[in-house]
Amino acid sequence: MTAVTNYQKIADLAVAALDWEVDFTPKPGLVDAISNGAHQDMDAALFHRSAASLHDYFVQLGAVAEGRAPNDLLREQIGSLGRTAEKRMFAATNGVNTHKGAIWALGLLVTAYWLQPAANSAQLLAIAGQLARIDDPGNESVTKQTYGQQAQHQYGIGGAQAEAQSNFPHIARLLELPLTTKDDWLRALLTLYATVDDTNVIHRSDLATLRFLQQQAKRIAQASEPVLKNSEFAGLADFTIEKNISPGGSADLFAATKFLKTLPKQDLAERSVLDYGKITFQL
Ligand SMILES: CC(C)(COP(=O)(O)OP(=O)(O)OC[C@H]1O[C@@H](n2cnc3c(N)ncnc32)[C@H](O[C@H]2O[C@H](COP(=O)(O)OP(=O)(O)OP(=O)(O)O)[C@@H](O)[C@H]2O)[C@@H]1O)[C@@H](O)C(=O)NCCC(=O)NCCS
Ligand SMILES: Nc1ncnc2[nH]cnc12
Repeated sequence: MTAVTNYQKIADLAVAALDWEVDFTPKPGLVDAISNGAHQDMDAALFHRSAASLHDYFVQLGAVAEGRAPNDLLREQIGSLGRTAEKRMFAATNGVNTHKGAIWALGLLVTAYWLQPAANSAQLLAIAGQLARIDDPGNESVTKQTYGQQAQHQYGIGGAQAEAQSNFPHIARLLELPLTTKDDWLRALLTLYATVDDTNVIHRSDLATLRFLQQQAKRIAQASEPVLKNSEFAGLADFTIEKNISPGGSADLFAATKFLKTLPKQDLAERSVLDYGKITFQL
């Protein structure tokens, strides 16, 4: 049995990735350290409170998953933990949806880590996908229509659930990019804007607006000049405000990518908690 402190250390990494994501600046349309993007009901402090409220959830996932196989019972248990985490998040934010997508994506990845702590990132994405493909008996979207389901019915777009069930292809793609400098991470974020069919953008606007955002983001991501020197970048932020759109799904996948990049590669279970210093990320 692994010491509980290791569950806490992985939970620290998950929460730190969420904190890093909200502080990463600039993120057109999203909340960051200096702008609330296209949001009237959220700011960075709210996101930090929300992230802190999820720490216990990530610890509990470790405790329930360690050493097990991805089977029906485990899927039911983590689904139940995920729904409890959503309730805690809504309590911490007075009912604002800050991290529903992160509870889903990071929850699956933390679980995958504890099933196979020595797995590499690609293997963790595959294990998370395997878990996501198992039916969750408590999934309320069977009875209550979510924005993701609306997008599915209206446009045939899969959203958060399909992303996980297909082994998080957008995260896999980012992991092939250099992710060292601030410009690398900005390009990675824009690559997500350019390729993710974000159901948050769709429900606040329509498919044509999502496609336009994607095209603009792709042009900037593929240009040779640094993103912050690209004159079209400011226009992207203006567009998100004008259309009141927020790529929240991209934000979650961005945080999940950071989490994978910061996981100890292997043998965490054998290492002392003292091996890990205070966790802070440079932007
Ligand atoms: C199975 C679930 C994923 C539910 O699936 P469903 O397809 O029904 O998804 P939704 O409930 O519609 O969306 C879930 C959140 O996923 C993010 N997201 C959206 N598109 C994508 C995508 N293409 N890929 C990945 N992720 C995506 C998104 O979350 C982010 O945006 C939120 C903020 O949005 P915003 O528009 O500002 O606010 P809203 O209140 O939603 O709208 P307004 O009315 O204010 O405009 C923020 O939360 C970000 O995180 C979607 O919100 C799954 O959710 C599920 O079953 N959950 C319960 C069990 C569980 O968690 N299990 C996990 C155990 S490991
Ligand atoms: N920084 C952010 N701004 C808005 N929605 C988000 N969902 C997750 N992170 C977000």
